[in-house]
Amino acid sequence: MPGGVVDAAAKGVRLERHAAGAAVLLRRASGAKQLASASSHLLFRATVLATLALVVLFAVHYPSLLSRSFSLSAAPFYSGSSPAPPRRSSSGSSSHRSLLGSGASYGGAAWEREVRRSATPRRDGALSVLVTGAAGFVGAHCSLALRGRGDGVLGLDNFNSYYDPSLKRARQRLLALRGVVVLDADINDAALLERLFAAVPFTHVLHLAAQAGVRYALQAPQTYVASNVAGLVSLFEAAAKHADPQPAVVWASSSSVYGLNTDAPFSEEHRTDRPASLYAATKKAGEAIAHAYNHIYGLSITGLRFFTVYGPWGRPDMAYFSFARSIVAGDPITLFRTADGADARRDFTYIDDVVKGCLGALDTAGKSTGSKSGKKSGPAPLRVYNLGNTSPVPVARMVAILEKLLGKKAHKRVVTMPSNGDVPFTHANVSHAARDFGYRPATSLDAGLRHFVDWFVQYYKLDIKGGNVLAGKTTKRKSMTMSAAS
Ligand SMILES: O=C(O)[C@H]1O[C@H](OP(=O)(O)OP(=O)(O)OC[C@H]2O[C@@H](n3ccc(=O)[nH]c3=O)[C@H](O)[C@@H]2O)[C@H](O)[C@@H](O)[C@H]1O
Repeated sequence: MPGGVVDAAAKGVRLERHAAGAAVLLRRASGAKQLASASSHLLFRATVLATLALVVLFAVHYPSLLSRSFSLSAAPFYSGSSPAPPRRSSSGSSSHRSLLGSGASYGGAAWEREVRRSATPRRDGALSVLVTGAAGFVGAHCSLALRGRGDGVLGLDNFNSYYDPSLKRARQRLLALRGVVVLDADINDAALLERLFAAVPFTHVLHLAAQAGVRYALQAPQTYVASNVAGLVSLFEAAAKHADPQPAVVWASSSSVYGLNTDAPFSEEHRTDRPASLYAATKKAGEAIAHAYNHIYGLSITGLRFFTVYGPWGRPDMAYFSFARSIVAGDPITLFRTADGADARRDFTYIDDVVKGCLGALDTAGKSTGSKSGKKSGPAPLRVYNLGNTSPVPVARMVAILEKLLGKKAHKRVVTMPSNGDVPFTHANVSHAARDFGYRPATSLDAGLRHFVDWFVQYYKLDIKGGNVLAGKTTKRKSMTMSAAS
């Protein structure tokens, strides 16, 4: 073979060897690549599975961290009293909080233990009551009274800013001292309600969470629908479909449902189809909704028509409370007169009397007859009662009592009642409540306002010197007792 050819042949052989070697390398590389690809697939799948498993575990043990928040922490005290646009207080917005400020997460085992402990009755035959609006005025008093007699109580409140949330936090702290947990939660949170009814066999619900205030409905109509209509439905849904056994429900209606009714005293048999305010209309709607849930699901439901409830730890948006503040501050107050020049009159009802009425209604509620399956075994009680004082007092007289107790004159501005949903008078006939659970209001406006002013002076650290109230001076420690429970 010629050299060139040999060279060429030799080159060809070398090239073939290189090619073969390269092919082997390529095959090896491709095998390794396939191996790497297969193992990375496996790794990916394993990672996805492990992540899913972790998410499921997390959701089972800490559902609240994913969906809602609860807190028992306290907000600092502040003195603003005029209604603000309602919103959840900032302290309820964080999604990762401890149940008792002790590091235990809510949701999961620790959360359920606390919920059950609070809701468990302390004596045989006692009730287990879910109280909504428990950090509110009537809710806090009722919760303490129930706990005081050995009933189990679990509270809910959304701590909105309709009025000073620090007052609600102070009530919550007071309840915590007595062993009552108030969860930071909203009645429109259906998943939460479902979870609570799954965790605790409540015998009763005392449903007091609502958007209160007659005149504020002009400013924030939708909040009334959200709390007093949608919230009520949410509560009834949970009680009817997710509780086993179904609890009996006692809830707060209002004297305002009598609206333009002129027959007095107001009796449960009188017309309630002429509400004067949106607030009244939502409460009247609530009574109709209660009828439907009682009829379909066999829920035992009692509506209580409260008449201008007042007293210690009260609502700063109400006239007696805001007037007291204005008198102390030297600010003017506005008194509404009817078009014919008459004073507006209210059947002011003292908180201790209302608490007795609420407990009486709970004790006599009678059982629900439905079950989670949606079937009822027969008719269940459907009741409605007035809880008033039976003796209307002119608002000007209420102001005169406050002036005397505070030792200071009010700067009064008298105007004709604007068209704001107000009604000229209220007056309760309470014979049905007296007959069915011995309700007998026993507190005069003089005595009740004295208790209120005692608390007011202590709570806001006011100093009464020479008959005059001076703001900002501390003479006594802030009282942390409620007359209803102490
Ligand atoms: O029984 C109820 O179902 C309702 O009671 C309460 O409503 P009301 O009876 O309207 O109480 P409240 O505001 O204290 O006004 C009292 C009086 O002061 C007069 N009033 C009021 C304000 C003012 O600036 N001037 C004035 O003269 C006013 O004209 C009135 O005559 C609850 O707030 C409400 O949530 C609901 O529970």
